[in-house]
Amino acid sequence: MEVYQKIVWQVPVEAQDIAVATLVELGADGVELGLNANNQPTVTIYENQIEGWENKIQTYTIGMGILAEQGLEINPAPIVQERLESSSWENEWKNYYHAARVTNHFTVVPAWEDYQKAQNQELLIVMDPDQAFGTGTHPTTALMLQALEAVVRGGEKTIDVGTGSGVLAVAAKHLGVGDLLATDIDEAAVVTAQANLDLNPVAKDVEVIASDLMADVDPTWSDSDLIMANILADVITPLIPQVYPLLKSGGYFLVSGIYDDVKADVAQALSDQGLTIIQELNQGTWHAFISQKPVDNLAI
Ligand SMILES: C[S@@+](CC[C@H](N)C(=O)[O-])C[C@H]1O[C@@H](n2cnc3c(N)ncnc32)[C@H](O)[C@@H]1O
Repeated sequence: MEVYQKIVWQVPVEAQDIAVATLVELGADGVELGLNANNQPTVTIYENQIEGWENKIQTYTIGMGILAEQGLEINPAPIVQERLESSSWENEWKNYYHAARVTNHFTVVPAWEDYQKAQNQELLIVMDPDQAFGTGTHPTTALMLQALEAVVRGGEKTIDVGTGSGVLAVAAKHLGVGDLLATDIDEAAVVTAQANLDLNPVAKDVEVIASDLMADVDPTWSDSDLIMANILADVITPLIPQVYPLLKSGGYFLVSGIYDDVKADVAQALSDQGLTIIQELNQGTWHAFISQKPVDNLAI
């Protein structure tokens, strides 16, 4: 039986994005936004109680303390810290995760919910995110789903870097991309993604591998039409030069997970590599870019 620590901080709505970004950057998986019994906004994480968990929780608390020092109204001391066994963790998770229409086309549906489509054209992504990031409802995922809706025309050879729960891979297949490779540095995410792909018949032919950025991506995946990555900026930056040679001329590189303060740096890194930003998408303080490799001008 696995044991988790549930840790809850009280965080005002206007500071939630930065709190989530900070916790994810410090290593938290699956940050949950919610309300406490007094209807005050909260941020919750679940930390697997394995070796080193106490240090990790201390690191998160220090991170929240730094945000408080910067003037955000965050109490760095958690308002709840409790031990959960895996069965109670699963029930906690299911209590707050319900079907959600995240874009015009996509509704993310928990695997345990019996959901009826409201309209025929609604595309369902069935997910049991377990501990992997990607319930579909986080703004960074929603922005990437919108970017996919904007660029996919059908048949694209596609790579999903940092697939997490596999949510974007399922969405891309719904929109009609061709061969798709999904990767993640985290072996547990690879297992979760595979299980979720199996829940969505449209994504049954997606290949999932463990890889740090493009390190273990087979060269057969060069000449890709579309590469997407919803990862924090400090991971996107080293990814850009690895993506470029794998992209076909005219191919798209979609990036999300970009917080306000690093937006200009990521834009600069894309353009330094020779990628053209053709569209920017925003949700609150989160940003995504649709960038494109220039089309070769063939000499006649
Ligand atoms: C923000 S989550 C995105 C999950 C999902 N694609 C989504 O959009 O909801 C980022 C994912 O990238 C993975 N990741 C982080 N660093 C990575 C790296 N160097 N190479 C590959 N994946 C990485 C994490 O394990 C995590 O699953």
